[in-house]
Order: sequence, then C-alpha cells, then structure tokens
Amino acid sequence: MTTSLPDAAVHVRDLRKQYAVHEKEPGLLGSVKAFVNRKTTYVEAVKGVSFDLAPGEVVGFLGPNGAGKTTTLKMLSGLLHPSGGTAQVGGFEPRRREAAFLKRITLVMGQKQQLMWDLPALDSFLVNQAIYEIPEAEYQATMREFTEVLSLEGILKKQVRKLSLGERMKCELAAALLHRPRVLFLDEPTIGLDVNMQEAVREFVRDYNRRYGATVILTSHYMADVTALAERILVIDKGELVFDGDLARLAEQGSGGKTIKLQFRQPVGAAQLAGYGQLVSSDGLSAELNVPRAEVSPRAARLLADFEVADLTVEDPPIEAVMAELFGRSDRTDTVPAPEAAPA
Ligand SMILES: Nc1ncnc2c1ncn2[C@@H]1O[C@H](COP(=O)(O)OP(=O)(O)OP(=O)(O)O)[C@@H](O)[C@H]1O
Repeated sequence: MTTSLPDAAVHVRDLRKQYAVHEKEPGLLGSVKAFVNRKTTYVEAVKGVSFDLAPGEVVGFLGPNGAGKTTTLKMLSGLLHPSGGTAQVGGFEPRRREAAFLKRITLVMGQKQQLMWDLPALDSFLVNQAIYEIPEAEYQATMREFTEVLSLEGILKKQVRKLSLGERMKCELAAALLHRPRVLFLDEPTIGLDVNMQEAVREFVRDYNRRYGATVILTSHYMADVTALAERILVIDKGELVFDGDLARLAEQGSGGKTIKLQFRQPVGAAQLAGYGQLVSSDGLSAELNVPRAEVSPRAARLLADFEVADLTVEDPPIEAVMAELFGRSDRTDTVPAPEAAPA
C-alpha cells in the first residue's frame, strides 16, 4: 500500500494514456500486408489529467464521445495501466490491483455486464460474496438493504437473461456494491433505462453515498443524473480536463443568458414584451424571456414595475445546452478555462 494524502479519496496527477493502434487495410491482402509491415499509430486518449476528490464527494465526469472518460475510470480502477502520471485511490495505487484496493472500489459499466447470463442474479451475488470474503451476517444485511432500496424482491431468482434491462441493471448495481466499496466509478449506469428506472438508480446511488460516505465519480449522457447527484463537475475534452467546478459555474461557461419565467395576473401580449429580452415563449398569462446575464436584475425589476406579475423566476440555461455549445466550438479547449485559470 502506498501512502496517500489523508484528505483525498482520489488523487490524480498528470495522468496519461496512450493507446497503440495497429492499422490494417480490409481483406486478405490487408492482413498479409499488416503481417509483413505493421503500421502503428498512437491515440492520446488522456493527456495529463489532474484532480483530487475528497472522501464522500460525488462528482459528475462529463465530456463528448471519445473524450477519455472511460479510459480515466479504467485507470483509476486498475484495469488499465497509465502511460504516465500517478493515481491514488483510497491510498492505493490502482495499477497494482491489490486485494485490499479491490475491496474498496467498484467499477460499474452500464454497457458491460458482470452477472452470469444463464443463472439467477443470486448466484452471481454468492460468487461475489466468496470473492470479496463478505461475512455471512454482513452479506445478509446488505442483501436486505439492497432488496428494499432497489425493489429486488421477486427478480433475484430469475435467470438474468430473462430480466428486463432495468431489472438487470438494478441487479448489476447490487452485485457491484455488495462488498460495500468506498469509491464508486459509475460509467453510464443508467444508459438505456426508462426515466422511472433512471430515477430508481439515482436514488440508490444517492442513498448509498449518504449511508456509507462513499466517493462517487459518475459519467452519464443523461444530464438529469448529473444534476441530481453531483455538485461538482469535471469536464474532459480530447483527453484534457477543461473544467472543474460546480454546476452553476458550468452554466456560466455558455454564452447564453438566463431565462426569466413570468406568470402574469392579466394577459400580456408578445409585442408588449419586446425590449425586455429575447422572447422564448408567450401565451398571454405566461412568458419566457432570454436575457443577458448582466441584465437579469434590471430587466426583472422593470418587468415587475411595468406589469402585474404573479410570479417571476430566473433560471440558468439547461446544462445540455451549455455542453452542446462548449463542445460545438472548434477552439473549445482554449475558450473554457482550465481549473487553475478559472475564476473563483
Ligand atoms: N482499446 C483502445 N485502443 C485504441 N483506442 C482506444 C481504445 N479505447 C479507447 N480508445 C480511444 O481513446 C479515446 C477515448 O476513449 P474513451 O472510451 O475513454 O472515451 P469516452 O469519453 O469514455 O467516450 P464515450 O462517451 O463515447 O464512451 C477515443 O478516441 C477512443 O477511440
């Protein structure tokens, strides 16, 4: 075991991963050519990422496809050896895959399953109980807890292949957390699930985090997962960390303003709202206006003075819109401040 910073559950410095890719042209001739003269190119999947996570912190790890999220999580869970830099998780060096380390972490990949397909989930749970040397009393207590929180009653004894996607994902989560890990790497845990099941998974993760003080890194393409669970967001793009901060500050990275939502006591026509902001919608008794950030207070004050307003709320733009804008920019790594450069 390596010594760690006592206050950091996860400590990452200048972490890098380069994949070697052997290129081959299609067909038999391509295979022969590749055999004789193999062409290798390198993909810089992670290019020097640094961050610390405090124990119990829940962090959303976002980025476009191919940004390096899964590669980072695989390095942190010891499945991949870094090409450079260092990582410590709970005081351990992941690449060593020490038994004590493996008992403290879990990696859940929504796209991959660990349950045995032809057997009931309960059999996989028993295998995990043996692998992780979970004492019987603890196993029974955890099973009771998970069965209740995840509503597993009635599905544990069914063949995994016969479970619905949502039922299977709940069993996957239970299996992956049976040993009560302290650090959770969750890679798209809600992918493909319907909204109710997504909510059930979120609730489970939230409950587990509170109950056990677990540290969680979560990647998801569903922003609702991230906004519901994580206060802090790390954004990776083309292998580089381009943002580290809270959701509100991420929303400010977009060039869009804020949305003022209004309810009126008397109908107000769209034409009357010209000059207060960019009209998003208006149906007489309610309206939405997009307003530059710096103008929010004076415009809200004017609206309140000029109309009979029953309710007025100011909202940040949806985080999806901000992310789409950031990743749509060609010079995005330059325009989004790196953690060190970001304003407090
Ligand atoms: N085994 C591999 N060999 C070669 N290149 C790889 C390998 N795994 C990933 N890559 C490449 O590394 C880059 C980062 O991939 P990674 O899977 O970490 O991204 P990601 O952010 O998780 O993306 P997604 O959101 O699409 O899952 C991509 O360009 C990908 O093509």
